Amino acid sequence: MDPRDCKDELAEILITEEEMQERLAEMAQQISADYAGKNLLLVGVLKGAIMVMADLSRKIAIPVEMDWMAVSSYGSGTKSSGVVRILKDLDTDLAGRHVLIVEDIIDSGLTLSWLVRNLENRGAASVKIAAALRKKEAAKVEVDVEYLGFDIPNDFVVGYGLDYAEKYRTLPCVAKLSPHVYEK
Ligand SMILES: O=P(O)(O)OC[C@H]1O[C@H](OP(=O)(O)OP(=O)(O)O)[C@H](O)[C@@H]1O
Ligand code: HPA
Ligand SMILES: [Mg+2]
Repeated sequence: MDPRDCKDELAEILITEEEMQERLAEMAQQISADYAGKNLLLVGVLKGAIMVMADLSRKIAIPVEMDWMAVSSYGSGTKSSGVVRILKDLDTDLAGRHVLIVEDIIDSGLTLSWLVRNLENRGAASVKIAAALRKKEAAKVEVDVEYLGFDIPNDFVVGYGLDYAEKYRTLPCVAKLSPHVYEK
């Protein structure tokens, strides 16, 4: 979807498609160097992480495996409920595995702090995070992120996998949603 096709619903483009792809290439280069010789498992968090998983994984120069989890704390609203539910679990046994969680956004941090602990408790050799976006001012818990795309302001954003009521995920950029869209 081209951002021009829904420009009345977007307040501002924060990260263009080009900026995102360039930053992901840098992150992938670092990941390739850091995990060289290791058997890396990328764990994507559905559904928001689909775009960053697709783009980041293809820029990583070493062989990787991929698995998916679905956890949800937002439902269809714009605020985290704070309650994390597993909607779909991994197929992979994590014992001894080097795991890199791939996420679209760290907002309150509640989802990832819960997920890191959950995966560590399954006996992974290491559990680290790669996230495209982080809202630093929204943190309710601190999350250590090893590979970060961009820090963004504390506004509700859409695009690049991020939705509002399941819409806008296919925008290639990250944009601030106009409040009139969710206040009506
Ligand atoms: O740091 P937090 O405040 O916990 O927020 C981050 C999480 O919220 C979003 O998922 P959501 O629950 O909206 O599911 P979705 O990816 O299917 O849209 C996003 O994709 C992250 O997983
Ligand atoms: O800003 C956001 N936009 C969409 N989904 C989200 N999930 C957490 N934060 C956000
Ligand atoms: Mg969502």
